[in-house]
Amino acid sequence: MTPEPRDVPTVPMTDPAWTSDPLTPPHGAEWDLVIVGGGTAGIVAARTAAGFGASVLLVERDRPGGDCLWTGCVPSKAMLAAAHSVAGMRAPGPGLHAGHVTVDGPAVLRRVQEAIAAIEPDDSPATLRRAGAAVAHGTARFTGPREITVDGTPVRFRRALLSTGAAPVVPDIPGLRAADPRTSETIWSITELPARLLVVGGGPIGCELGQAFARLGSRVTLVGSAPRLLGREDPDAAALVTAALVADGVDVRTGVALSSVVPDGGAHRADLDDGTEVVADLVLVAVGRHPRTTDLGLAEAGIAVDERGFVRVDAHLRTGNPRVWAAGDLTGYPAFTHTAGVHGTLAATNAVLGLRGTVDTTAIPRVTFTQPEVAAVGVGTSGGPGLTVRTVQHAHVDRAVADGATDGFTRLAFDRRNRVVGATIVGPRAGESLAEAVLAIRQGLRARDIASATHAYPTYGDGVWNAAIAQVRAQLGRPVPRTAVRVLAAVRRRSGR
Ligand SMILES: Cc1cc2nc3c(=O)[nH]c(=O)nc-3n(C[C@H](O)[C@H](O)[C@H](O)COP(=O)(O)OP(=O)(O)OC[C@H]3O[C@@H](n4cnc5c(N)ncnc54)[C@H](O)[C@@H]3O)c2cc1C
Ligand SMILES: NC(=O)c1ccc[n+]([C@@H]2O[C@H](COP(=O)([O-])OP(=O)(O)OC[C@H]3O[C@@H](n4cnc5c(N)ncnc54)[C@H](O)[C@@H]3O)[C@@H](O)[C@H]2O)c1
Repeated sequence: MTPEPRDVPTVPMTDPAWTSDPLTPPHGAEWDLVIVGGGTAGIVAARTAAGFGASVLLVERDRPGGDCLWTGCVPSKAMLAAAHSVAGMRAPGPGLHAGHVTVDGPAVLRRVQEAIAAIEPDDSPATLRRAGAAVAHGTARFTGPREITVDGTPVRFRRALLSTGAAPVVPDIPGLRAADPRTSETIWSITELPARLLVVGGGPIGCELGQAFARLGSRVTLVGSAPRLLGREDPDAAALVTAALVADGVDVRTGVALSSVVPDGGAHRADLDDGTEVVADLVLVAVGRHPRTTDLGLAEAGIAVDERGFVRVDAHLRTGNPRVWAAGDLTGYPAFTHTAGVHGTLAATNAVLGLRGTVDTTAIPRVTFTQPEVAAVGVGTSGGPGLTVRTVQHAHVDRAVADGATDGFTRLAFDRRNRVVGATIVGPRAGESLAEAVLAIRQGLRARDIASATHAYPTYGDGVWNAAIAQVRAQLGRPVPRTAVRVLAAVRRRSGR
C-alpha cells in the first residue's frame, strides 16, 4: 500500500497572503513549542500552548485546517446533507407526495466547497496569529533531538509536537493506479457527479460517500473485502446500514476483493475475485489510512514508530524523544477529529506546563453519518463475559414512531456492577443521543443513575432511558431485591400507611 499524494485544493483560502512569520522566536533562540502539522491536533495544540503564554510556532506545509476541514469531515458531511435531503424529498412519508426531484450535481459539489470556505476562517493563519501563535508555511523535518528545518532553514525548540496526521492508501492492485482512482483527498475536485461509481472499501468512508453519491444519482457499486460493512460496529447496526444502502440502489458486494482494473472504452472495468466484474466511470478507494511519518527525520530526533508507521507514544503522548509529544491520526489512537483535538490539548499542556496528564480511552465516541446514523462508544454491544446487554428497538420509541423512522435501536452494555460500559445507537440523531452514554461511561454511572433522570418526551433519548430502566427492572426482579420489595410492601400494608 502506498500513501496517496495530496490533491490541489479547490477552495481558495480567505487569507491569500499565506506567508510565514519569522522562523526565530521573539525572545531567545528557541521556541517554547514547535508544532509540525496544522490539522485539528496541531491547531488545538497551538491555541492551548499560546493561551499559556508560550512562544509557539506552527509549521504547515499545505494549509491550516488539515483533513477534517479540507478533505474529511466538512466536505463529506456537507455532501451527505444534500444527499439526505434528496432522499427525504423522494420519500417524504405516507400521504405526502413530492414532484419530480432533480439534482444539479455541479451545484451540490459547489455547495460542498462553500461549506469548507465558510468554516476555513476559524482555522486560518490570521486566526491562529490572533490566538498568539506564529505560523510558518513550509515542510518540516527533524534534524536532531532539538531542531527541525522548515524548507531547509533550521529552527530550534525546547519542546515539539508532531501532528502530521494520516493519508489514504491505494492498494497495489494491477491496473488500479492507471485508472486514476480518487481517494478522500482527491474526490473533492470533481465538478460533476459520475454516472457510475465504484467504491472500494466498506468502512465509514466507503459507506458515507457510497450513500451520498447514490442518493445524489450516481449508480454506485460498493466492494468490501471484509465479510460485512462497518466491521468495527455492532453487526445489527451494520446490517441496518447495509439494508439502507441497498434500498438506495447501491450494489453492495462484501467478502469480495478487487483483482484488477482494466480500461473499458472511456470507463474502467474492475474484475473481482469472485469472477464478477463492475464497469464504472470513476473509482473511489477508501480502504484505510497510513500515518504521515515518512520523510520527517524521526530517527534523527530519536522518535520511534511501530511496524505500521504510527508514532510510538506513552500514556502522556510523549514520544521516544522526551522533548517531543505527538497527537492525532499519526499516533494510532482512534482517528477522529475529536480525538485529535482532545489529544492536541493534552499533549500541549503536558509539553508546556511539564504535566503528566494521561490519555483516557474509556469513552471515545464514533459516529458514522449514514442514514441511519450509527453511533457507538465503549465496549462492543454484542455481549461478552460479565456483560448484560439491553436493547430498545426504535419501534418502541414514540419519537421514532412519530417520525416514521423505526429502523433503528438503542443498545446499552452494563458490567456486573450495573455500570454503563458500552452503547450502540442506530437512527436519527444517534450521535446526539450518544452523548448521554459517553458521559455515563466516563463518570462510571449505573443503570439506576440514568433511569432516575427524567428524559423529555418524545425524544430519541427515550431509547437510552428505557434501556437503563429495563436493566433496573431486571435487577429488581432478581430473587433478593424481589423479596426485599415484597417485604417492604407487606410491612406498609400492615402498618396501614
Ligand atoms: C472522508 C473523511 C471523513 C471524516 N469524517 C469524520 C467525522 O465525521 N468525524 C470525525 O471525528 N472524524 C472524521 N474524519 C477523521 C478526521 O478528519 C481526522 O481524524 C482528523 O482530521 C485528524 O487530524 P490530525 O490533526 O491528526 O491530522 P490532519 O488533519 O491530517 O493534519 C495534519 C497536517 O499536517 C500537515 N503536514 C504533514 N506533514 C507535514 C510536514 N512535514 N511539515 C508540515 N506540515 C505537515 C498536513 O498538511 C496536514 O495539514 C474523517 C476523515 C475522512 C478522510
Ligand atoms: N464519521 C466519521 O467519524 C468518519 C468518517 C470517515 C472516516 N473516518 C475516519 O477515517 C478512518 C479511515 O476510514 P476508511 O473507511 O478509509 O478505513 P477503514 O479502515 O475504517 O475501513 C476500510 C475498509 O476497507 C476494507 N478493505 C481493505 N482493503 C480492501 C480492498 N483491497 N478491497 C476492498 N475492501 C478493502 C476493509 O475491510 C474495511 O472495511 C476511519 O477509521 C475513521 O477513523 C471517520
